[in-house]
Amino acid sequence: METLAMGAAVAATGVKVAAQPASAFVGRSLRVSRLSVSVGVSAARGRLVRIVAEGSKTEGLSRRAQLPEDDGRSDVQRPATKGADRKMSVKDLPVEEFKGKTVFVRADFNVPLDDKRRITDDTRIRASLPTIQYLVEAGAKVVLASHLGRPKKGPEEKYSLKPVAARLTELLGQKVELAPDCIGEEVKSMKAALQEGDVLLLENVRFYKEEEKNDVEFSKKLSENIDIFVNDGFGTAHRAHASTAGIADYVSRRLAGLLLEKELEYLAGVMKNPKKPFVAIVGGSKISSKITVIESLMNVCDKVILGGGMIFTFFKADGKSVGSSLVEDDKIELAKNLVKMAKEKGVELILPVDVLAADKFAPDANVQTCSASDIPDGWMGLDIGPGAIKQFRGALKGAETVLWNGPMGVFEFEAFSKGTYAVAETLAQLTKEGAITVVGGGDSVAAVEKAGLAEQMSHVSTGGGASLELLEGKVLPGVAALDDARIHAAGGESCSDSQPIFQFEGNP
Ligand SMILES: Nc1ncnc2c1ncn2[C@@H]1O[C@H](COP(=O)(O)OP(=O)(O)O)[C@@H](O)[C@H]1O
Ligand SMILES: O=C(OP(=O)(O)O)[C@H](O)COP(=O)(O)O
Repeated sequence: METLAMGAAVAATGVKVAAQPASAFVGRSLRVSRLSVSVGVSAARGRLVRIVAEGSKTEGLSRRAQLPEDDGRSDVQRPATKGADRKMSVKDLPVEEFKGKTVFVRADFNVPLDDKRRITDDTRIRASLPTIQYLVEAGAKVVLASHLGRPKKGPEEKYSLKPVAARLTELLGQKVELAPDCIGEEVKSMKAALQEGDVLLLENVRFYKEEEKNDVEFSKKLSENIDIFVNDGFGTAHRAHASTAGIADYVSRRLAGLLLEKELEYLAGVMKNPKKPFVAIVGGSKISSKITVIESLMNVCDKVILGGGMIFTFFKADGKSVGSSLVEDDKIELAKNLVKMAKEKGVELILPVDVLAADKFAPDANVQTCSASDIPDGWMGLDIGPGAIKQFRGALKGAETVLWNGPMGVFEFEAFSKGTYAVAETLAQLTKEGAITVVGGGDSVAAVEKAGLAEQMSHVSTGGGASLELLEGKVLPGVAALDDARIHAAGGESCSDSQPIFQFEGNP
């Protein structure tokens, strides 16, 4: 039977189309208002159903859409993009449509740099190449955008994407010019001067505070001279920023890049039905963005292991002395609640029994092993201790699925790298034993690469926070902003389903 599955959307209006044959809609106009629309297409394969969408969140954009032909890839092959959730990827658009178009590609080139600003791990840059090469070969004019670090004071040389432009030039085998800015007249002219197959890298979008505020005017400026938006920055897809989401309102198409698509497919597949026992390991230094995920992790995981800079807020919450270790005081109450919640839920929330403490934040610091409850004043915990390494190995024994984000210590300094490498080795062993092991995050991946163990993980993800938020079941804003594969235009305009506002028109 041919049916259009408009589930929730239809339920909300009371317009019953779910049971209508698809043929009933052929040639008809549909208008749906203020709804989230899910349209199944496989049963209506080969048929065109025109949907006129009005009053969308994008003022002034006329949005005509047609259901595409089934692309032949089954939902089983594409678990993350199953059914109506599937977003249009660059491969879903006929390749000729890119020719001569200026395509804005949001990548995540937030790569680790050493003190001489040399890239220490280029995984994220290499991971972006398939999309860039695809667009270059299709004859697009490629405009790349990214952030690097968290600049707070406008443009700063240390956050410039200059090293990334140089690395891209080497890897692509063609000149990738770095624009002096990401918006403005000069950048506009540089975009206009691009030839088919050229690649231009914009300077760090976070040099403007408007980027993180998802400012409308800034989004419009980013979209100047741009035809198509491609989001390939999985690592930043959990941010609702101007270059990851806002810009989508001012272009004619919004597509997933090949990396974003691949990450979503893999991670949603794993997370949907994780083999148990499922263990999450969370470390690193982005405490405020990641501590909030722990509650959700406890709903799906059997154990949550904490390491890195994350632990001292928990220790302080428990009344322990943490010296000058990294602590976020405004998260102490949350940490207390999480410990309580873990007990109530019967989930093991595992904190290290000991840490390596340093007398300064430096590779040549004096080091001592301290019990977790006893870090002296003036000393800071920079790695988990030898007791914790054994403890974590024990906790991981028998795990069938492991998701790891955030190094266990300041692995960039050899003296504080043992905890991180020990976890990487344990995961490599678990992979050999048949477990699914996923490592995500710029620095976590750098650590696993440095240890020479990346190949021994089931999946190395370019996103840490993004993969954790996917695991929470959240819709990532950088994904929500993209066109739904099931509703896209054949003729130059399309509709995003991030806040679709449709209304049925006519009577089928
Ligand atoms: N105990 C600690 N104190 C301070 N920084 C830490 C500590 N443990 C780990 N880090 C730092 O955390 C950083 C990575 O954190 P984060 O960005 O959250 O991870 P990822 O990039 O893998 O998502 C690393 O640069 C590491 O030096
Ligand atoms: O490195 C990143 O995230 P990750 O450390 O969670 O992998 C992304 O580039 C996002 O950076 P942000 O956390 O400063 O928004």
